[in-house]
Amino acid sequence: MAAMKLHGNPMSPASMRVAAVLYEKELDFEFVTIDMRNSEHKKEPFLSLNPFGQVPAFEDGDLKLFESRAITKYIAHEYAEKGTQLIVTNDSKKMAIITVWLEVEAQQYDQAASKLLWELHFKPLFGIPTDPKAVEENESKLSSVLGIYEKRLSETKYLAGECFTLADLHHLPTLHLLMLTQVKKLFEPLPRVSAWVADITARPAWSKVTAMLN
Ligand SMILES: N[C@@H](CCC(=O)N[C@@H](CS)C(=O)NCC(=O)O)C(=O)O
Repeated sequence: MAAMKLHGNPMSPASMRVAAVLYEKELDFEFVTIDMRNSEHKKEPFLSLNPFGQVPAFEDGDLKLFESRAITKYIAHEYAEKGTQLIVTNDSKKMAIITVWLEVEAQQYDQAASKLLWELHFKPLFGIPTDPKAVEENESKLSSVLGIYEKRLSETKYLAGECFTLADLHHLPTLHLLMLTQVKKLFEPLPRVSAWVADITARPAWSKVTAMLN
């Protein structure tokens, strides 16, 4: 039995964020599917893993964690020597740059990306009507963020420098799903952003995650 357990759902971008790190780090883990249609995430035993009733949750031996970005940071540090290097452990300045872009993903990009996914991906799946005003507002917000990414990616190959890091990886689940919606049109006029999306979504570890989605 694998020492690590990821409790999540393949439909959940936050669960897929953690799976992407586990595959990049070539770690053996058990994926425990939480049946969200039957609200398994709102009941025990899941609530003992995350009292907020959201997937994912994660166990590594005695350690129990929730919040996808806290889980990925733990894995990247604890298993720094395994698989792809996603952080920098011996240079505070380089790590600070990665942290800047980790924060940008969470505080700027994801604010608009997750709302657009709710409106354009999840609401149609659940048969809920889309709110065109929310789409318009968040497309405009995302466009501004992507304009800043375009400039950044003309200076460096990846967000935090010349190497793929956890900061790039954190975007993968939402980028992948946004590309299946009308939001794809916001990326088309941006050559650097488009090349970055093509590069990071082509990673073998990400293919393993999309295989779980299918
Ligand atoms: N900030 C959390 C967000 C987790 C989250 O939003 N999970 C969604 C699925 S991606 C969920 O469980 N939604 C059900 C709910 O909120 O009731 C994380 O990154 O882990």
